[in-house]
Amino acid sequence: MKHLRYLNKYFYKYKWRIIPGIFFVIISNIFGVIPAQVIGHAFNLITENIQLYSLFSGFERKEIIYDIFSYSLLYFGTLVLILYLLRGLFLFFMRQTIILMSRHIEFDIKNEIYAHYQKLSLGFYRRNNTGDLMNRATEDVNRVRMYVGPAIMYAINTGVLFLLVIYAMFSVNTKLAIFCLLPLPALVVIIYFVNTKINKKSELIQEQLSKLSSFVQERFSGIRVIKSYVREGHTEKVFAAESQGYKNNAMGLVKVQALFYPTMVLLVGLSTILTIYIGGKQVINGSITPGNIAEFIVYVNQLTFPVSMLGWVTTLIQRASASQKRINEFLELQPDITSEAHDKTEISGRINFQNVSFTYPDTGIEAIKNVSFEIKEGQFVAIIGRTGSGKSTLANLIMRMYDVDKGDIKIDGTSLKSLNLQDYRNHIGFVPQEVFLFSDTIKNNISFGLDTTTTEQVETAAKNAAVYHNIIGFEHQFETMLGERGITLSGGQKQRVSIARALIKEPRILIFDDCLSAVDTRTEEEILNNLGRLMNGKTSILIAHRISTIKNADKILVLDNGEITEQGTHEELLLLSGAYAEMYQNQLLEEESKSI
Ligand SMILES: Nc1ncnc2c1ncn2[C@@H]1O[C@H](COP(=O)(O)OP(=O)(O)OP(=O)(O)O)[C@@H](O)[C@H]1O
Repeated sequence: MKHLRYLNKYFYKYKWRIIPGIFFVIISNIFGVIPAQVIGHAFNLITENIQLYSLFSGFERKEIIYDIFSYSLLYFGTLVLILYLLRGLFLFFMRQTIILMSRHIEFDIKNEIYAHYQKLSLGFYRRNNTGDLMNRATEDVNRVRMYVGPAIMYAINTGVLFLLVIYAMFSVNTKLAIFCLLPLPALVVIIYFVNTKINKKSELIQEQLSKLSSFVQERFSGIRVIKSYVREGHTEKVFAAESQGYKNNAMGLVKVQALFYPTMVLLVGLSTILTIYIGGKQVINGSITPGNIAEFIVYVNQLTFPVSMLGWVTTLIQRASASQKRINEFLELQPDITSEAHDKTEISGRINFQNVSFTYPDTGIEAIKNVSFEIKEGQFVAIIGRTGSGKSTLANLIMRMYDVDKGDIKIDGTSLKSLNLQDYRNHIGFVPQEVFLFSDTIKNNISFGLDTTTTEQVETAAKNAAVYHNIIGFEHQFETMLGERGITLSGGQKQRVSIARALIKEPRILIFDDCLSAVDTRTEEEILNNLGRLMNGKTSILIAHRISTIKNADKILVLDNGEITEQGTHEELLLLSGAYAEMYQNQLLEEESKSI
């Protein structure tokens, strides 16, 4: 329960919804209890008037008594109807305030979680899987909403109704009230136990369902692999086995539910029989009127629904508490990467690595070891090295996706940690190794990094990334949808759209992380020529595997196992006859063997 305390700030924020809400609950219940008393009076009227009517049999007055009798009945009937209408009206207000408040709180929590997630660093996303992140922002928030809305509403409603009904019952007759309420505790206990069982089964079903949907989602995403390996039959069998588990649990739930409702009806019936039996005896000895029995029966029936809700409300609160605990776990996480500076940062693009070491905290892999180098403003620097040598890690460190463990990275002579991070990243154009495009139009994907763009800007960026001709070849050109709802671009086209997205920003520092691998050499040359023109005077860092891509760089850094083993221009490195020269020779041989 202590986890739910986090929500008190929202109750405070929406106090002008919850306070009137409680007021409407009380009023609606008063209008729910009064009709029982009216029915009691009406019942008494009937019994008394029937006796009177038979007394006047054969007299002229009989007609008058009949008229008075029917008018009174009509009056009571209309009164009950009006009272129930008023009850309905206040029930409407109750839901309009409390349930509406729960929707406002749900909206606020979702936004709070989303905003917080975005502040957390890349390491957080590596440690937690996307499904879990999504669940906490959707399923868990929904469970919390069930607490701030229905659970609170029904709890207050049950409490108020109980007080009013018990007060009304005891003011009529103590003995009858006690007998009438006798089966209710049993009802509460049974409902609680059955509800716990239903809950456990529902949780199991829910788990099975998410397993099933993850299975289906993964298999359909990988349908190409399934078809090419002819594993449709096998996949079908696995699916059927998973579905069987779901079916068994669902059938178990139906059994428990089937037992639940008859038990409830039985106990309510027992209460009614006790009311009639004990009440009948009281009527015979004159302590109550027959109308009181009718009144009590209405009370018993009125209590049934709220009592059955009690068990449900308890589970809602338990579930919400567990969900809020999960939500709080992430909300309490502080971002590893923070930036205190708020002033505007102008970047000229000088980058200095001073004895930088970095170990990935989650795997303990030391990816960068005591690395020092300098990139001057406007230089074109290339990073080359074997796979896993730490090239992408260097790019991540330059963008401050992670903080270094040892040493320092300086931008224009200022430590990266003391720069305004958002502003600094705004000056960087980054093209990742694994291209990610949103399910949106090509135009929106290219202009992603800017708030407003003109068609001309988008087209120029596409031309500079050498993808313009491909795009205008599509039926809807720049409005072509990408992703699941749209067309699938080739690997090289995706890379170039991603390059255009970085170029449109006109960044001070451009980082290409091996993003020309799927592009043919002629197109690569075209892009590199455009880069030379666009990035003139600005810093560009190119991570590549092909020496042909980078041989014109002002400086080439050769990485091996997290360390810089060689650095210099292409010619300087060839003269060293080291790893770079060997790589060059190998690639030349490869080229030659291809051309034969
Ligand atoms: N997010 C991560 N968490 C933990 N370890 C990582 C992470 N990313 C990379 N590593 C590890 O750090 C080392 C360097 O990886 P990095 O991606 O920087 O190499 P790379 O030179 O870019 O390789 P490639 O050319 O294949 O892209 C590798 O051993 C890798 O397993």
